[in-house]
Amino acid sequence: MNNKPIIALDFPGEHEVFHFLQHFQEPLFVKIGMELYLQEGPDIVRKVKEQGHDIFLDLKLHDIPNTVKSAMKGLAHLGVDLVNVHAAGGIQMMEAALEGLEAGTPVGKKRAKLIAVTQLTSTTEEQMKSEQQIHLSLLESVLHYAKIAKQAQLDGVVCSVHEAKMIANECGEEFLRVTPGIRLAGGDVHDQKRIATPDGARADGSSLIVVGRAITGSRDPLAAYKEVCSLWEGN
Ligand SMILES: O=c1ccn([C@@H]2O[C@H](COP(=O)(O)O)[C@@H](O)[C@H]2O)c(=O)[nH]1
Repeated sequence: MNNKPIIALDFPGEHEVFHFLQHFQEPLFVKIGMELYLQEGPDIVRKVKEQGHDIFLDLKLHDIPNTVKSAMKGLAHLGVDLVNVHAAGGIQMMEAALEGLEAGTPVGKKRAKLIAVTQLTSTTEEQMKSEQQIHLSLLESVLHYAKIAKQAQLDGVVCSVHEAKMIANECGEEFLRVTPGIRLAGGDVHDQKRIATPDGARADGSSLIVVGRAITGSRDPLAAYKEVCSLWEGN
């Protein structure tokens, strides 16, 4: 798994994905989420992988432990690099996810890293308090989810850049902080609430950044990607 910015391939289908990928002549780190996976199924993972890209399969599983375990066992055969669940599913569910992933990973192959979503980057503290009835600060809630993910032996979490440093302090530098909600300065925020720039993410302790519309919605995706890379790498 490389540490390039992860490009979110949030497209309706295979045609749009391969049209987009034509802009790039190098191996990338890409994210396949619900929108694409639910239209194209596991074949899209195999086809993108054939082009040599690292893959984050972002399906955010959240169900009873037995169901998540079986689903992870099936996903393990796809040979992706990173997969995830919702930490709100609980410790038992996260442990079951890990068991399934380990059981399904073919002998001799590296198991995908497993991370847990804490609070979505589209959520504000006010929303969390009123809609989820969690009476902590957003930072405390994210930190709590990170700690139970660590207790379940997961490899890290999805959080916003704003919580990344605190998680590294509490859970250790090697515990991954994968941060979506990345925007170029002055760019459209869309539905995201807890955002940061790629250089802000580097300074504030992200392990990996996820960038979708700032690149996929650009008139020049390659130029936008290069700008994100150079800010992220600090060049
Ligand atoms: O908390 C989360 C978890 C996942 N995402 C996903 O990341 C990308 C972000 O796309 P942008 O276009 O850069 O906003 C998207 O696929 C989300 O499903 C997230 O944003 N926040």
